[in-house]
Amino acid sequence: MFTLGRLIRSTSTSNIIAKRPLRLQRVSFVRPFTHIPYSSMATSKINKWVDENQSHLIDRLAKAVGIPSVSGNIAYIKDVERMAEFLIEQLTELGVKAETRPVGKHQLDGKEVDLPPVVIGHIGNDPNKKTLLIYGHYDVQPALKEDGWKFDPFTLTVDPEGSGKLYGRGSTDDKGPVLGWLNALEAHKETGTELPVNLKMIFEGMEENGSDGLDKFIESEKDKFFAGVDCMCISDNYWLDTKTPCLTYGLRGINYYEIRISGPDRDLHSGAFGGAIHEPMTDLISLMSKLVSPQGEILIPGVKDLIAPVTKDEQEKFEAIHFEMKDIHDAIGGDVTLTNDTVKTLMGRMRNPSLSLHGIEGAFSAVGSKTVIPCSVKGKFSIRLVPNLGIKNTTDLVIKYVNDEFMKLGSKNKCQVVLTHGGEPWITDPNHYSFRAAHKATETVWGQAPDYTREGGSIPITLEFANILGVNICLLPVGRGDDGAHSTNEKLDTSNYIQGTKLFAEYMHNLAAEQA
Ligand SMILES: NCC(=O)N[C@@H](Cc1c[nH]cn1)C(=O)O
Ligand SMILES: [Zn+2]
Ligand SMILES: [Zn+2]
Repeated sequence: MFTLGRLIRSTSTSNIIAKRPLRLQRVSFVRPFTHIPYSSMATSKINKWVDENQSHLIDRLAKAVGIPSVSGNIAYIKDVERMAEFLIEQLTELGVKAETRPVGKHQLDGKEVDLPPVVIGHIGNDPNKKTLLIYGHYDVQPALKEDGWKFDPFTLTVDPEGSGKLYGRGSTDDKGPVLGWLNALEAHKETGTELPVNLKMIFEGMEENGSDGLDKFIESEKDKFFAGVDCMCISDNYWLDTKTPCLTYGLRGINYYEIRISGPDRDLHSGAFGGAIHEPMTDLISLMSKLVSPQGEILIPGVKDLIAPVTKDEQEKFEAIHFEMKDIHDAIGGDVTLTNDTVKTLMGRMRNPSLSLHGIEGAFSAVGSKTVIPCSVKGKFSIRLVPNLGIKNTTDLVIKYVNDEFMKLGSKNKCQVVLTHGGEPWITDPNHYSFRAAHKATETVWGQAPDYTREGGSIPITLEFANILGVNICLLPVGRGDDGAHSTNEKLDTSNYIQGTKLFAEYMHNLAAEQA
């Protein structure tokens, strides 16, 4: 474990980091489970049902994608609530005891509003069975047709060219995988197959914005709702390529920052005032250009020195991954990789930190030639964190560097650096019975052994689950590396959605059969 804790979102404009105290990982309580033999009869009935009911399952995904549950934007607040209600309805129909729970309030557009509720549910309470906890999120990233989508992002669209791609925001991140679990439950119900495990589930509506409130909820429910959980499975990441399934045992963390520069108290005419004042955008662009080089090198002194050295074992694990440069070129739609070395590329994505510039709030960005001097701007960037590069030590370096560089500009504007949210990196032990169950399920469903990967993206709450509940977490992705999560034209292939549903069913049956 490389954890110290997780940032609690800073809503103030100070640079103070609120951090959870260090907690040692609890050792799971070992229970003598009745050995439940694996039944391929059960899963073949389930697989048949899944194959025969594909259009019904796709229709479920279409309903979910049709709800634009964009978190962190006041305009979509009702849709996020509607999505939680949709899940409750679906789960209840499947025999799950499901409810929404509040997780607190937050500031949105200057207003205090409820955070999206968590959806929790459980089915089965047999002391002779293992208890599996699954997590997913029902919120999505923003999407507008004019960003470059081929189809309306909130209408699930089957590729008219017949590729089987299901386009829509949330199709792969994370509505498809979440519904995969519901599909697997329905397949059990409809085929009269007993669930091989007790299942607990938690779906949140704030993952794309820092999972506010969820850590407190987990802490407060650890001996109530989460009592008795043996292991956990999360499906919220992707294969590396388009053909090799994988199991994931690590995630990069993330620190998200804003550099806020303010000057005059109103926007100004650049003809009238240009040449007479310190312009906030000029300061900001200067600062943002000093964060990362075009070769991807993080320019903040001290950051590189913190990265844990690569071990021989790690190097070998990266060399064993099936990956060609073509995979990433296809996934990004171009040949703009920093290197053509596969291992360096994989390490760049998964085990090294990266700094990305995301955007500037307050800057003029519409069509036309507005000659404005914006009075205040916020530059947004994030750093993906890796072992030894934590929320706090990274933020100390960032704040010092940006403030020092700002001083060098000799500007009379005001500058503030704010960490808006952060999550620590996470790595787990893939030599666990849950990974064994997922490995076998992958071989059965996909006909090949999975690669073992670390994910470049972040699911910051993973570390909280691991620390608070003291359970192993297996990341079991459904979608492919070219799904375009967070991008335009996000999609999930029909085969991944359907096989993913079978994978979850198979995994649960294998889990029941594995010796703990
Ligand atoms: N599928 C996981 C995912 O997309 N996670 C986000 C989490 C995040 C953090 N801040 C904003 N989003 C990611 O970007 O990795
Ligand atoms: Zn996600
Ligand atoms: Zn996401």
